[in-house]
Amino acid sequence: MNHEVADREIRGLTADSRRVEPGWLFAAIPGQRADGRAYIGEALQKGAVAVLAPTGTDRGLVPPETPMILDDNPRRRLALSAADFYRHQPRYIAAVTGTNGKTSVVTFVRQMWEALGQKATSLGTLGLIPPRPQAPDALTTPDPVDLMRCLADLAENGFDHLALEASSHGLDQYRLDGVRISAAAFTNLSRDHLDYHTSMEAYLEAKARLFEELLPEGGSAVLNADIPEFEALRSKTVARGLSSLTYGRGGRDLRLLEMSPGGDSLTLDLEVLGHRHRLALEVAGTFQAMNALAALGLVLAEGVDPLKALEALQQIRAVPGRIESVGETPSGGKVFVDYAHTSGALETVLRALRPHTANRLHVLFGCGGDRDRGKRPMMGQVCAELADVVIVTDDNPRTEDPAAIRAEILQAVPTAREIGDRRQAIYKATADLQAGDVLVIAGKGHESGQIVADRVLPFDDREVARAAIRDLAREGSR
Ligand SMILES: CC(=O)N[C@H]1[C@@H](OP(=O)(O)OP(=O)(O)OC[C@H]2O[C@@H](n3ccc(=O)[nH]c3=O)[C@H](O)[C@@H]2O)O[C@H](CO)[C@@H](O)[C@@H]1O[C@H](C)C(=O)N[C@@H](C)C(=O)N[C@H](CCC(=O)O)C(=O)O
Ligand SMILES: Nc1ncnc2c1ncn2[C@@H]1O[C@H](COP(=O)(O)OP(=O)(O)OP(=O)(O)O)[C@@H](O)[C@H]1O
Ligand SMILES: N[C@H](CCC[C@H](N)C(=O)O)C(=O)O
Ligand SMILES: [Mg+2]
Repeated sequence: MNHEVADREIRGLTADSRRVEPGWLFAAIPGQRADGRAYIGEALQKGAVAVLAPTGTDRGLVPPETPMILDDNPRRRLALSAADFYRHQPRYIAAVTGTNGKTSVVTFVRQMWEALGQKATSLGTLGLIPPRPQAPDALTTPDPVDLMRCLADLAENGFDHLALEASSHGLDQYRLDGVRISAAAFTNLSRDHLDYHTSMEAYLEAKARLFEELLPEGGSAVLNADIPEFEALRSKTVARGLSSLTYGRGGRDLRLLEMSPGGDSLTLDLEVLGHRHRLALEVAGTFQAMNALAALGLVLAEGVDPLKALEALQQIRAVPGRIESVGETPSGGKVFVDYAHTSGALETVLRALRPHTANRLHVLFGCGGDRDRGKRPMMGQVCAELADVVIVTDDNPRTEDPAAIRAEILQAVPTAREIGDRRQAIYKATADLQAGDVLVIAGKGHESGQIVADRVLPFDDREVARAAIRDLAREGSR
């Protein structure tokens, strides 16, 4: 695929000098850790034939015969150039933002489309599903060039439906500009990532870009009517003349009337576009009702017949690592793994599990290093209030001192037990369970590694918990 940039044909583009190939455009972008302009020389040496840089960059960094494109917003320009370069995208793209629930919603949307017979994919924290060789790296919302390459690959292979997670970092860094979005949903807002966004207002503003700037005219917004940010988001979409579907207990289009949780299921009474329906969903966790409604809204936004959409909704299944049941100890304690890594998510998951807890509710968690520090005591506080037994352990300490992270949590929950080694903590927590107890191992969900310094050590909460339960059963039978 070739493309003209500033009268010069380019064969590819990247913002990473290490990935430049002959004939490519190099986008020199100042970032948080490095300034891409320091790598212009390296990129030219590797054969870059054009350079994109912020307005004001010294023209002398690039030889006079090499085109240099200056832009006030080079990240956005890169994303738009990548969209132009790769051209093809799935015909119907649904994007989801919000602090919690994005992965669940995109998974449900994909499952619904599959049930409706569409060739569909989802892309986000769990990667690209179903996987393809062109899948981008590990970020929830990938780098724009990787993203556009992936979109073209999907479109060229007949995947015309895509559900995509729009993270606040991704929105703030313009990774999604140039994606042709048909419908966008907002799940909820609670504290996270304030190390990056610095205030809740800036965090919401980054998320609101999806509705204010990225969703084009004719697009549909799917909005949670039960959250404090609803009116502000709704007035932004009204001001732009976008159509909207609202969901939740206060939803106008998709109204949740009643909800009765079973062990691994949910029964919902809904009013969908004015008609009442009762549905049984095979997913656990009352919060998944709201995620299911957001998914229903995104599917309906395309004009799918509501009865067919509701039938498809009944086909959704549990999302890996989100209230995933991993077993029961010989003493009769139930164990779940969940990805809650914010105070809002911990609150939701603990409240969701309480009705299923005949005896004590236990929670085991830690907080990620090199991430929002302010959320640590808040997570401790929520567990102090809503759980009966709390174990504080490590969760991806990255470059920070793990004991210092634990201390920041423990200050809000001094009665918690501190066991740094996550495997030991899981073994201890499962061994302590009695009949009627429930344990939630929170924070890592589907993750398969523990990041310590710059190493990723293999670690999967679900495998460790199953092994711990197996060992207890073996000890018991001796
Ligand atoms: C804070 C953040 O989001 N950083 C992302 C951002 O980095 P940056 O622009 O600040 O880059 P930088 O490292 O300062 O470098 C500046 C520029 O120099 C270039 N460079 C650098 C070195 C070199 O040798 N040559 C070179 O050209 C870099 O490619 C970059 O263009 O752009 C990079 C390229 O796309 C990302 O890899 C990087 O993600 C880092 C690794 C990261 O951890 N991001 C997380 C926080 C993130 O984005 N998470 C969200 C949210 C998840 C959630 O909601 O839970 C996600 O979408 O995954
Ligand atoms: N609608 C919701 N409201 C509150 N909490 C939720 C909701 N949905 C999910 N959660 C909680 O948040 C956790 C993460 O859910 P999920 O992975 O779907 O969200 P996410 O927005 O993709 O998260 P991330 O930003 O880390 O990728 C779940 O394990 C659960 O504890
Ligand atoms: N995408 C989120 C996931 C956090 C999961 C938790 N295990 C942690 O490492 O904090 C982040 O990078 O902030
Ligand atoms: Mg996610």
